[in-house]
Amino acid sequence: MLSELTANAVADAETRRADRPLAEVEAAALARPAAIDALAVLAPAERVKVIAEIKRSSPSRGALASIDDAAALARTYEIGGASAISVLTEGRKFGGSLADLESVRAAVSLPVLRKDFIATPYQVFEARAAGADLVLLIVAALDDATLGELHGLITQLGMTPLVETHSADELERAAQLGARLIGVNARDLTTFELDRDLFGRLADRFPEGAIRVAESAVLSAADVAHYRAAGADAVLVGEALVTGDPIANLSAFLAV
Ligand SMILES: O=C(O)c1ccccc1NCC(=O)[C@H](O)[C@H](O)COP(=O)(O)O
Repeated sequence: MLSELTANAVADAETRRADRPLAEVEAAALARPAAIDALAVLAPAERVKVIAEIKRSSPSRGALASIDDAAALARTYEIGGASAISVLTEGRKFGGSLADLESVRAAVSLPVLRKDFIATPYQVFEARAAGADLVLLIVAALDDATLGELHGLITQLGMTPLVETHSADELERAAQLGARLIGVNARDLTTFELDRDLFGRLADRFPEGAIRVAESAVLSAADVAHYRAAGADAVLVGEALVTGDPIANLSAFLAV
């Protein structure tokens, strides 16, 4: 499933590229004001931080929420105390778009993550052109050479790579890369199984100084407390926020 999602995302980017060549997207990326320093915003603190996701649907759960106005939801997240906004820009399975990312960027002053299946420099330039401050890199989807190239490009453009892992080997690859913001996704992106204990099992393998993000499977404050007790600096939450009351849920999560 992950390789299919990645191949589709790359194919869709190539289709967009036919209308908007690389040089044009690169110029738009370079014309953007500087990205927000997400490492500073997500740095370890006394309280856990929340990266709040705009998520309409997903391969594992199908339709989750009808979100007509991504910018309005992002503003609600900001008011509720989120530290960053994750915008799923994949269209086929998640119902997202780069237009969502652009509208969210214009609506909030928080760092904004492009959450997608990124495998080419074109997609990275698209992210910056749309105003992203962070870009997701999924270690399982990329070979080391591509991972290194994209990590370098994201950093060069002033953005922060969020390097996502799901095993000790992948965490080691993230460490070798020099990643400073690393996620452990509780969701196996091939089987969709959720393992809330995976973060805790991998927590002492994070490189010194890296910011630790626990991704997925937060449905309650108890789940946030579970991740926090295992050493998470931040949690990335989608479903619970788009299906429940975002303000009440953020308030409960941030009180952990
Ligand atoms: O959510 C899915 O079904 C999914 C399937 C395949 C690849 C990625 C997928 N989701 C992306 C994410 O990692 C989550 O949207 C994110 O971590 C939030 O998860 P949750 O809070 O469990 O909605």
